[in-house]
Amino acid sequence: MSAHLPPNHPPVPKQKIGVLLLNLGTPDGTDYWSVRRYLKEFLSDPRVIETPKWLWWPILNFIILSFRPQKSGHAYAQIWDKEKDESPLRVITREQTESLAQRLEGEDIVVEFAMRYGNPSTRSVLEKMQAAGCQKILLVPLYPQYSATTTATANDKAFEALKHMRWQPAVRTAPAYFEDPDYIAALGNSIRDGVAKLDFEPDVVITSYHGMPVEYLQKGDPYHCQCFKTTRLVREYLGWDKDRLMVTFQSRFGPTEWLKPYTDKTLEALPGKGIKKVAILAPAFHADCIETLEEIAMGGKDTFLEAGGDKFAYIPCLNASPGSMDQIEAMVRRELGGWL
Ligand SMILES: C=CC1=C(C)c2cc3[nH]c(cc4nc(cc5[nH]c(cc1n2)c(C)c5CCC(=O)O)C(CCC(=O)O)=C4C)c(C)c3C=C
Ligand SMILES: [Fe+2]
Ligand SMILES: [Fe+2]
Repeated sequence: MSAHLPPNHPPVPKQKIGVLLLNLGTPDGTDYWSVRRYLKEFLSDPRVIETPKWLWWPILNFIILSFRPQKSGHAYAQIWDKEKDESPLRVITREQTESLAQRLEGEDIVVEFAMRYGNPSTRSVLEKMQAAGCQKILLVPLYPQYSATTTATANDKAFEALKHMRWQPAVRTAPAYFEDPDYIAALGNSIRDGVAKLDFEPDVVITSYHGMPVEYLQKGDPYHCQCFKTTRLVREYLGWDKDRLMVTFQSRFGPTEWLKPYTDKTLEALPGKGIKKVAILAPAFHADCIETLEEIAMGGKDTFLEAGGDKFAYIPCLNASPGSMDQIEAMVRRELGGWL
């Protein structure tokens, strides 16, 4: 390329297409300051916490950030990938990225991942992709169900990065995939295989979605409906009765009312209703993380067994399994239509 350029002309890289997988983010370590830095960035996002800034700032800085980093750091320490010295969310997101890159090899596509909060930052990765010649970039927020608190803020961060670029790439965003038949099949197969491996037959299987304040639903966030639709479609895919696959919402934060039924309250109540064997999975997460591994697989199990349950099994997220990667690859190829 540069052979034909006049002297003093800046180098022009070969044109490529970029695919950027976006996820939430995670701390760099389990120590107080690493977790505090991450939580401060996360909980300062007005898409996540809609409380007016003048009220939220002192609550966050004087109360939450004094205590929560220690508590969360302890939780992260229990699930930390010690071999890689990294949080599972980042390890798995990297595996997904590498697997997708392999599947798209030979097409002049650059595949990267970035986080909304923490590292690698969305801006740094977009700048790297732009410098590598990506003049067209597909953003893929890895959240099956759309929410302003996740999908929208991930895209906002990417568009904010474009503001600083002289030569901006063309950008597309992939839609939420809560009803994508490939996603439903991947989830349905993972439930069927996960249940088949157990040494017991669950009375019910719980699909536990990350929660959000009810107020966000009332203001128009479609997340709630998309969660219920995912579970209905998976139930139909499996050909199961209505009562065999339940919906609950987990990870409550703060004193306001969140989407119901709550996962922890449900796990506490089920044994009293004669439901003593459960399997549970978390379809709103495409990668296992603190909210699935510590809160559900560990905490949820304790809650259920202490309430009188007999058997509890956690079915992992889709992660970088072949079924998951088949779905991500098909979605990316579809959304790249006309560019490839
Ligand atoms: C405070 C409000 C929150 C809303 C609304 C919310 C929505 C939401 N989050 C996810 C996915 C993830 N959340 C994760 C962690 C996490 N989430 C909140 C708060 C809200 N999330 C907090 C305070 C935390 C940190 C946990 C802690 O430190 O105690 C993660 C895990 C990150 C990791 O490092 O492992 C994910 C993923 C979805 C899908 C969602 C949708 C409504
Ligand atoms: Fe969250
Ligand atoms: Fe709804």
